[in-house]
Amino acid sequence: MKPPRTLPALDPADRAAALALTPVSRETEARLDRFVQLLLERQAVMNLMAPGSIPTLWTRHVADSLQLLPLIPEHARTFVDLGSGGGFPGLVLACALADRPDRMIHLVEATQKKAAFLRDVAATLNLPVTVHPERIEDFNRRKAVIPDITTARTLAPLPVLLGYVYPLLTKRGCALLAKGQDVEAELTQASKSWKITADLVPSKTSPEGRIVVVRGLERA
Ligand SMILES: C[S@@+](CC[C@H](N)C(=O)[O-])C[C@H]1O[C@@H](n2cnc3c(N)ncnc32)[C@H](O)[C@@H]1O
Repeated sequence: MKPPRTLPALDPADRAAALALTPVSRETEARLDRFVQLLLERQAVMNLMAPGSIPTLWTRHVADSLQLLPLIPEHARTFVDLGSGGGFPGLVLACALADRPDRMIHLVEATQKKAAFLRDVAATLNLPVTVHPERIEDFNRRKAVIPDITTARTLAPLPVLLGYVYPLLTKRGCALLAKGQDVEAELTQASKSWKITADLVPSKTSPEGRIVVVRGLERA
Protein backbone atom coordinates (compact mmCIF):
# COMPACT_ATOMS: atom_id res chain seq x y z
CA MET A 1 0.00 0.00 0.00
CA LYS A 2 1.26 3.50 -0.86
CA PRO A 3 2.08 5.78 2.12
CA PRO A 4 -0.43 8.65 2.64
CA ARG A 5 0.38 11.80 0.64
CA THR A 6 0.81 15.19 2.29
CA LEU A 7 -2.09 17.36 1.15
CA PRO A 8 -2.03 21.11 0.50
CA ALA A 9 -3.54 23.17 3.33
CA LEU A 10 -7.10 24.46 3.12
CA ASP A 11 -7.51 28.22 2.67
CA PRO A 12 -8.93 29.28 6.08
CA ALA A 13 -11.22 31.92 4.49
CA ASP A 14 -12.68 29.48 1.97
CA ARG A 15 -15.11 27.66 4.27
CA ALA A 16 -16.65 30.96 5.41
CA ALA A 17 -16.88 32.16 1.79
CA ALA A 18 -18.64 28.95 0.76
CA LEU A 19 -21.15 29.11 3.60
CA ALA A 20 -21.83 32.79 2.89
CA LEU A 21 -22.65 31.89 -0.74
CA THR A 22 -24.84 28.94 0.21
CA PRO A 23 -26.01 29.18 3.86
CA VAL A 24 -27.17 26.00 5.62
CA SER A 25 -28.31 25.02 9.13
CA ARG A 26 -25.79 24.44 11.93
CA GLU A 27 -26.59 20.71 11.84
CA THR A 28 -25.81 20.59 8.11
CA GLU A 29 -22.59 22.58 8.66
CA ALA A 30 -21.50 20.01 11.25
CA ARG A 31 -22.22 17.13 8.85
CA LEU A 32 -20.32 18.93 6.06
CA ASP A 33 -17.34 19.52 8.35
CA ARG A 34 -17.20 15.80 9.13
CA PHE A 35 -17.62 14.90 5.44
CA VAL A 36 -14.74 17.21 4.48
CA GLN A 37 -12.58 15.65 7.20
CA LEU A 38 -13.32 12.12 5.89
CA LEU A 39 -12.74 13.29 2.31
CA LEU A 40 -9.30 14.69 3.17
CA GLU A 41 -8.33 11.55 5.10
CA ARG A 42 -9.21 9.40 2.07
CA GLN A 43 -7.73 11.88 -0.44
CA ALA A 44 -4.37 11.21 1.20
CA VAL A 45 -4.46 7.66 -0.18
CA MET A 46 -6.64 7.94 -3.31
CA ASN A 47 -7.77 10.65 -5.75
CA LEU A 48 -11.29 11.84 -4.94
CA MET A 49 -10.81 15.35 -6.32
CA ALA A 50 -8.17 17.25 -8.31
CA PRO A 51 -5.29 17.95 -5.88
CA GLY A 52 -5.11 21.58 -7.07
CA SER A 53 -8.70 22.17 -5.90
CA ILE A 54 -8.05 21.15 -2.28
CA PRO A 55 -7.18 24.59 -0.80
CA THR A 56 -10.52 25.96 -2.01
CA LEU A 57 -12.54 22.76 -1.80
CA TRP A 58 -15.33 24.43 0.20
CA THR A 59 -16.15 26.87 -2.61
CA ARG A 60 -15.04 24.70 -5.55
CA HIS A 61 -16.90 21.56 -4.49
CA VAL A 62 -19.12 22.04 -1.41
CA ALA A 63 -20.77 25.38 -2.35
CA ASP A 64 -20.88 24.32 -5.99
CA SER A 65 -22.99 21.34 -4.85
CA LEU A 66 -25.09 23.23 -2.28
CA GLN A 67 -26.19 25.77 -4.87
CA LEU A 68 -28.50 23.08 -6.32
CA LEU A 69 -30.67 23.13 -3.17
CA PRO A 70 -32.87 26.13 -4.10
CA LEU A 71 -33.58 24.49 -7.48
CA ILE A 72 -35.08 21.41 -5.82
CA PRO A 73 -38.88 21.49 -5.54
CA GLU A 74 -40.42 20.76 -2.13
CA HIS A 75 -42.20 17.63 -3.39
CA ALA A 76 -38.88 15.95 -4.38
CA ARG A 77 -38.19 12.86 -2.27
CA THR A 78 -36.03 10.60 -4.42
CA PHE A 79 -32.70 11.70 -5.88
CA VAL A 80 -30.20 10.02 -8.18
CA ASP A 81 -26.67 11.41 -8.49
CA LEU A 82 -24.82 9.99 -11.49
CA GLY A 83 -21.03 9.50 -11.31
CA SER A 84 -20.78 10.73 -7.70
CA GLY A 85 -16.99 10.34 -7.39
CA GLY A 86 -15.97 11.72 -3.98
CA GLY A 87 -19.57 12.77 -3.22
CA PHE A 88 -20.26 15.91 -5.30
CA PRO A 89 -23.02 16.85 -5.39
CA GLY A 90 -24.72 13.71 -4.01
CA LEU A 91 -23.22 13.44 -0.52
CA VAL A 92 -23.33 17.20 0.01
CA LEU A 93 -27.05 17.21 -0.83
CA ALA A 94 -27.53 14.24 1.51
CA CYS A 95 -25.83 16.22 4.31
CA ALA A 96 -28.26 19.10 3.67
CA LEU A 97 -31.39 16.93 3.33
CA ALA A 98 -30.64 14.50 6.17
CA ASP A 99 -33.16 16.10 8.56
CA ARG A 100 -36.03 16.09 6.05
CA PRO A 101 -38.22 12.98 6.30
CA ASP A 102 -38.57 10.51 3.45
CA ARG A 103 -35.65 11.73 1.35
CA MET A 104 -33.39 9.16 -0.29
CA ILE A 105 -30.31 10.00 -2.33
CA HIS A 106 -29.07 7.26 -4.65
CA LEU A 107 -25.41 7.55 -5.67
CA VAL A 108 -24.28 5.72 -8.80
CA GLU A 109 -20.51 5.26 -9.04
CA ALA A 110 -18.70 2.63 -11.09
CA THR A 111 -15.28 2.85 -9.41
CA GLN A 112 -15.49 0.38 -6.54
CA LYS A 113 -13.05 2.22 -4.24
CA LYS A 114 -15.00 5.46 -4.61
CA ALA A 115 -18.30 3.65 -4.05
CA ALA A 116 -16.84 2.14 -0.85
CA PHE A 117 -15.84 5.63 0.32
CA LEU A 118 -19.35 6.97 -0.39
CA ARG A 119 -20.84 4.09 1.61
CA ASP A 120 -18.44 4.70 4.54
CA VAL A 121 -19.33 8.39 4.74
CA ALA A 122 -23.06 7.67 4.50
CA ALA A 123 -22.82 5.11 7.33
CA THR A 124 -20.62 7.32 9.54
CA LEU A 125 -22.91 10.35 9.18
CA ASN A 126 -26.14 8.34 9.12
CA LEU A 127 -27.18 9.89 5.80
CA PRO A 128 -30.25 8.88 3.77
CA VAL A 129 -28.11 7.39 1.01
CA THR A 130 -28.04 4.21 -1.06
CA VAL A 131 -24.85 3.58 -3.02
CA HIS A 132 -25.05 1.70 -6.33
CA PRO A 133 -21.51 0.50 -7.17
CA GLU A 134 -22.13 -0.01 -10.88
CA ARG A 135 -22.15 1.66 -14.27
CA ILE A 136 -24.95 4.14 -14.99
CA GLU A 137 -25.92 2.12 -18.06
CA ASP A 138 -26.53 -0.97 -15.85
CA PHE A 139 -28.32 1.04 -13.16
CA ASN A 140 -30.65 2.52 -15.79
CA ARG A 141 -31.27 -0.85 -17.40
CA ARG A 142 -32.47 -2.26 -14.07
CA LYS A 143 -35.01 0.61 -13.72
CA ALA A 144 -34.55 0.24 -9.96
CA VAL A 145 -35.25 3.88 -9.09
CA ILE A 146 -37.51 6.52 -10.62
CA PRO A 147 -36.17 9.78 -9.19
CA ASP A 148 -37.79 13.19 -8.77
CA ILE A 149 -34.37 14.76 -9.27
CA THR A 150 -31.33 13.54 -11.19
CA THR A 151 -28.01 15.33 -10.68
CA ALA A 152 -24.60 15.10 -12.35
CA ARG A 153 -21.44 17.16 -12.15
CA THR A 154 -18.32 16.96 -14.34
CA LEU A 155 -19.43 13.57 -15.62
CA ALA A 156 -19.71 13.79 -19.42
CA PRO A 157 -20.51 16.23 -22.26
CA LEU A 158 -24.24 16.99 -22.59
CA PRO A 159 -24.89 14.79 -25.64
CA VAL A 160 -23.73 11.76 -23.59
CA LEU A 161 -25.14 13.00 -20.29
CA LEU A 162 -28.65 13.43 -21.72
CA GLY A 163 -28.57 9.77 -22.78
CA TYR A 164 -27.90 8.85 -19.12
CA VAL A 165 -30.64 11.18 -17.86
CA TYR A 166 -33.36 10.25 -20.38
CA PRO A 167 -34.48 6.95 -18.76
CA LEU A 168 -34.68 8.66 -15.35
CA LEU A 169 -36.73 11.72 -16.35
CA THR A 170 -40.45 11.73 -15.55
CA LYS A 171 -43.14 14.38 -16.20
CA ARG A 172 -42.85 15.70 -12.63
CA GLY A 173 -39.11 15.27 -12.38
CA CYS A 174 -36.11 17.24 -13.60
CA ALA A 175 -32.36 16.95 -13.96
CA LEU A 176 -29.83 19.43 -12.55
CA LEU A 177 -26.65 19.24 -14.58
CA ALA A 178 -23.68 21.38 -13.53
CA LYS A 179 -21.81 22.60 -16.60
CA GLY A 180 -18.83 24.82 -17.34
CA GLN A 181 -17.90 27.30 -20.03
CA ASP A 182 -18.67 24.93 -22.92
CA VAL A 183 -22.35 24.67 -22.08
CA GLU A 184 -23.65 26.58 -25.14
CA ALA A 185 -21.58 24.50 -27.57
CA GLU A 186 -22.65 21.30 -25.80
CA LEU A 187 -26.32 22.34 -26.00
CA THR A 188 -25.98 23.05 -29.73
CA GLN A 189 -24.39 19.66 -30.25
CA ALA A 190 -26.95 17.89 -28.05
CA SER A 191 -29.89 19.51 -29.86
CA LYS A 192 -28.96 17.51 -32.99
CA SER A 193 -30.08 14.35 -31.17
CA TRP A 194 -32.46 15.70 -28.51
CA LYS A 195 -35.44 18.04 -28.18
CA ILE A 196 -34.53 19.65 -24.88
CA THR A 197 -36.76 21.71 -22.58
CA ALA A 198 -34.33 23.34 -20.17
CA ASP A 199 -33.45 26.50 -18.26
CA LEU A 200 -29.90 27.74 -17.74
CA VAL A 201 -29.21 29.01 -14.22
CA PRO A 202 -25.97 30.99 -13.65
CA SER A 203 -23.56 29.33 -11.24
CA LYS A 204 -22.88 31.07 -7.92
CA THR A 205 -19.37 29.66 -7.78
CA SER A 206 -18.01 30.10 -11.30
CA PRO A 207 -18.66 33.08 -13.60
CA GLU A 208 -18.89 30.90 -16.72
CA GLY A 209 -20.65 27.96 -15.08
CA ARG A 210 -24.32 27.14 -15.64
CA ILE A 211 -26.73 24.66 -14.14
CA VAL A 212 -28.79 23.12 -16.90
CA VAL A 213 -32.24 22.40 -15.45
CA VAL A 214 -33.69 19.79 -17.81
CA ARG A 215 -37.48 19.55 -17.54
CA GLY A 216 -38.25 17.68 -20.74
CA LEU A 217 -36.33 15.49 -23.16
CA GLU A 218 -37.35 13.74 -26.35
CA ARG A 219 -35.28 12.11 -29.04
CA ALA A 220 -35.08 14.45 -32.06
C1 LIG B 1 -14.92 13.52 -13.13
S1 LIG B 1 -15.59 12.52 -11.87
C2 LIG B 1 -16.73 13.62 -11.11
C3 LIG B 1 -17.11 13.18 -9.74
C4 LIG B 1 -18.10 14.10 -9.01
N1 LIG B 1 -19.40 14.14 -9.66
C5 LIG B 1 -17.55 15.50 -8.88
O1 LIG B 1 -18.17 16.44 -9.37
O2 LIG B 1 -16.49 15.66 -8.22
C6 LIG B 1 -16.66 11.42 -12.73
C7 LIG B 1 -17.04 10.18 -11.89
O3 LIG B 1 -18.03 9.45 -12.60
C8 LIG B 1 -17.70 8.08 -12.58
N2 LIG B 1 -18.22 7.54 -13.85
C9 LIG B 1 -17.86 7.90 -15.11
N3 LIG B 1 -18.59 7.23 -16.03
C10 LIG B 1 -19.43 6.42 -15.32
C11 LIG B 1 -20.44 5.49 -15.70
N4 LIG B 1 -20.73 5.25 -16.98
N5 LIG B 1 -21.11 4.85 -14.71
C12 LIG B 1 -20.83 5.09 -13.40
N6 LIG B 1 -19.89 5.97 -12.99
C13 LIG B 1 -19.20 6.63 -13.93
C14 LIG B 1 -16.17 8.02 -12.48
O4 LIG B 1 -15.75 6.82 -11.87
C15 LIG B 1 -15.89 9.25 -11.65
O5 LIG B 1 -15.84 8.93 -10.28
